[in-house]
Amino acid sequence: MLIVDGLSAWYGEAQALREVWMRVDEGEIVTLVGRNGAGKTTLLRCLMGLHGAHGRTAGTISLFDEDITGLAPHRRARRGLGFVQDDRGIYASLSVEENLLLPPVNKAGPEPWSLKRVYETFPALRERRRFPGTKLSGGEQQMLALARVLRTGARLLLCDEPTEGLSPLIVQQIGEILREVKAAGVTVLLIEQNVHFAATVADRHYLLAEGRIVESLDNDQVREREHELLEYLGI
Ligand SMILES: Nc1ncnc2c1ncn2[C@@H]1O[C@H](COP(=O)(O)OP(=O)(O)OP(=O)(O)O)[C@@H](O)[C@H]1O
Repeated sequence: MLIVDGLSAWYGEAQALREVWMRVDEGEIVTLVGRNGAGKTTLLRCLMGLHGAHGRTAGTISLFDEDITGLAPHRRARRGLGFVQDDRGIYASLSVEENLLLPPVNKAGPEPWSLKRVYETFPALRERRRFPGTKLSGGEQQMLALARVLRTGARLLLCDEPTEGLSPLIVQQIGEILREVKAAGVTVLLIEQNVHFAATVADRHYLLAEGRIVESLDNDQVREREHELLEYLGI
């Protein structure tokens, strides 16, 4: 589905990504793990086409066998890429339903979700549809942020650390949300520092260090090396 080949990125003269190679297959949940400053957010932003304002990039990105390297973000969105930013981008003064109706539904996109499908998949959002976005719990806000991107027709969600700063109970809820998303046939690439959680929700993991993919790990390897990885990540 997604193949990244030799992707490098710079901020001015400073190189943040160094010939990153990775692939994500349809239906998988894959995590990107790495210390602060390793380049995780930069990588997601490059995939979405959002790095351009900061500096140059090199390498190629292909999605569904099409080279999307030179495409603008909205064109990538039309081809099925969706970016769930770490600030969740929820409008405080709008209700849940207004937040859901806000993004332009991408008719040219592969598979935009109707409101009905959103509410069937996430009944909690239906119950809270008249609530202002900020009255939701952290888990519900994350659900709303994901649902908004699914409304645009995303087939591959790029999630920037959805569990950051949330309590263990809410992290668990986010795990359930991600499993629902996967069951609905959506593929996910997410930044995740909580390797224990990552091994419960994802299929595979890439370890990023100083802008390079240094290891590809399966769940058993993550579980066996959990302590070592947590120490390495400084958690
Ligand atoms: N806007 C920017 N201008 C200059 N350098 C930047 C900018 N954003 C990130 N960097 C640098 O690029 C490198 C990678 O940063 P990035 O934010 O991608 O890492 P990260 O792995 O996502 O870390 P974190 O978890 O702290 O966000 C770091 O050295 C960082 O200082």
